[in-house]
Amino acid sequence: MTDKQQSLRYIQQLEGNVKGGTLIDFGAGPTIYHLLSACEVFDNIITSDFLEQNRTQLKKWLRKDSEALDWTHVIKFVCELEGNRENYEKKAEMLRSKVKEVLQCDALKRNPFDPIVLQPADCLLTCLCLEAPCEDIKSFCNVLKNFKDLIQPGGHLLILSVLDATFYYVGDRYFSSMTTRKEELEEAFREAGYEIEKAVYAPRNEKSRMDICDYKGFYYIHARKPN
Ligand SMILES: C[S@@+](CC[C@H](N)C(=O)[O-])C[C@H]1O[C@@H](n2cnc3c(N)ncnc32)[C@H](O)[C@@H]1O
Repeated sequence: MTDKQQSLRYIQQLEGNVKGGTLIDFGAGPTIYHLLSACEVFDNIITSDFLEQNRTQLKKWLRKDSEALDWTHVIKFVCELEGNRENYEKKAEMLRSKVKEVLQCDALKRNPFDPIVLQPADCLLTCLCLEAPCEDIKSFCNVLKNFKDLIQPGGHLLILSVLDATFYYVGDRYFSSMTTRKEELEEAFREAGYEIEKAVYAPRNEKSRMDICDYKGFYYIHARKPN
């Protein structure tokens, strides 16, 4: 299994442990891969990103625009993980029907959806995002604290991201990355006031493209806001 396939498997496992009315997806970029299992267990999904061009891509996929990114191979793979490969078109339709909004978000704002005030959701999911805006573990912890107003008491926070990265490229654009260290990560969740349900760490297996992104591993954390 490739690292990407393994991430999809971990996301499917994490999302298999939660369900509810509303899921907030934070910092989706132009992508939907992380919502393919979630759409089976949540009634409504609010997705979001900081950049307008990413939100535009998301909206293109939602309205089946001919210029939308093609996620077919990823949808087929997730259906296969779920034991239902032949139903990949239904899965895409289900996800489209569950996504109710595509909002702008900014992790560094006290209310990341300002000026919109969202009802607290059953779950907040964020993948490969917080290392972009956060400078260090202190600002990461601060974002986790601000997320608490977006999550109901007893609700879930699911975070998938990378460990020990310092940079990544998108095309020829260089972005710096917060260097998330395993040793300080769980403490940041606890300091922000969450209970950790599950923490999984996995090494990076494919080292061939270290020039594009130098992360060394992945983390998958399922935490809960206390009741
Ligand atoms: C490495 S990309 C990951 C995108 C996507 N979640 C994925 O898994 O491929 C980092 C994302 O963080 C977003 N981002 C950058 N600054 C942000 C901020 N202040 N608040 C929220 N998201 C931000 C970017 O727009 C981008 O979509």
